[in-house]
Amino acid sequence: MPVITEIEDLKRIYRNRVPKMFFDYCESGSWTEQTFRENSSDFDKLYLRQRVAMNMEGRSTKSQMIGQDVSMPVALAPVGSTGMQWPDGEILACRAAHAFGTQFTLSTMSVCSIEDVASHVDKPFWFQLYVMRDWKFVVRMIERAKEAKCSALVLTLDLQILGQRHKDLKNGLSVPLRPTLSNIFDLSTKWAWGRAMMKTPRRTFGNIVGHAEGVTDLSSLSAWTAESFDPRLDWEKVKEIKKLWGGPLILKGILDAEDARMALDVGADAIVVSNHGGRQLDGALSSIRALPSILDAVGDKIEVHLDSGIRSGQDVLKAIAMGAKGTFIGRAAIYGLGAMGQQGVTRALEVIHKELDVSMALCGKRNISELDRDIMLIPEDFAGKWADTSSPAA
Ligand SMILES: Cc1cc2nc3c(=O)[nH]c(=O)nc-3n(C[C@H](O)[C@H](O)[C@H](O)COP(=O)(O)O)c2cc1C
Ligand SMILES: O=C(O)C(=O)c1ccccc1
Repeated sequence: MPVITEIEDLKRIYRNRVPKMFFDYCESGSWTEQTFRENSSDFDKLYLRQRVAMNMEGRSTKSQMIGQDVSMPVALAPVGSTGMQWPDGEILACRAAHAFGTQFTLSTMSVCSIEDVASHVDKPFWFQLYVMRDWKFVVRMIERAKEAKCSALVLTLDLQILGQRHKDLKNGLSVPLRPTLSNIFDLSTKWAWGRAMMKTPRRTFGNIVGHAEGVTDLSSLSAWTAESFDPRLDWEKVKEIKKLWGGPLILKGILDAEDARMALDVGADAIVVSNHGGRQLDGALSSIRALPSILDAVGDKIEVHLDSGIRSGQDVLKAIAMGAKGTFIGRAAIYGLGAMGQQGVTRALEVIHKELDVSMALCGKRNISELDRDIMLIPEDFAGKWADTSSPAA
């Protein structure tokens, strides 16, 4: 059993274990990957304030996200095709999150269907919805989320069209996996993965089969997304979805103060400041840089969460200190899952928890609720300004 002390360890094992095209699919940002890189490197521009002799005994990372208790303010972000990285990946990741005392978000684009996951876990999870052209599918999916007793709906707004990821196109990523020349070779070198996957043959997208056309014959993810996702999504539809759902609603993919105000107007319970892990608009601000202006606009009226770029407990600490109520991890959990299944997701959460706890202590804080901007040095130019408006960009 390898010694795992940081998320990077899980990433290395994951990379060696899965076919290249699946690693690339997870790791890629769009186009030049500027936003993908800055999601992480912008965290490094924030400095933490070391304090001493502040009595660090009796610490807790417990918090709440949308009023639900969490053992630390880190939930699992929705990740499409998770079950492609490890058989039953969605079920295992959900179990790991629940056992750790935090939340799991099931993607619309998951391999295991919502019913599958619900019947294999014993606590409610969150469901992430994509808005398809087929409105009947959307309505039915919301009903299924209710039937599965999901405790929040996470509506993703930043992917009605796919940001281009060069590697996926070059690797010929198609779902279900078709043996292109490059991955025949790769698969043969990763026989362990192939064997594991064969033990649990599953359909590609468990939620969608039978509800959308063409899903079993994808030429490419982007072509299929363009065909199936609704480009006419607007705030009226968001309102309709809120009404149909009737439960806690989280709007994901907000990166601008104006959109945050719209989210507030439609009555969402929370927003996730996110650029989809740098997979959509390349050249967009990193999430951590976009966060301050969004907090200024709506921070006292709606719960604000953040994802994109979190690879450590220090990153979580900085996001919370900046003012986010909670965070989500996407890739960090998938590295763990792809490396070691459920155990790997648990390990990812443990690593981040320990980093968060120790760093909090070294900042002289004992509770999540005590964290604020006073523990950080924020460079003056961290907050920029959009050229054509008076509102701050960050
Ligand atoms: C492989 C992969 C698939 C994703 N699929 C979805 C998805 O189906 N739905 C969604 O709302 N977000 C999806 N996301 C975005 C994540 O929910 C999250 O916003 C992002 O991963 C956060 O960045 P991080 O990976 O740096 O933590 C996906 C991200 C990755 C890496
Ligand atoms: O890859 C993604 O980021 C994503 O959200 C997605 C979109 C369409 C199908 C599967 C996943």
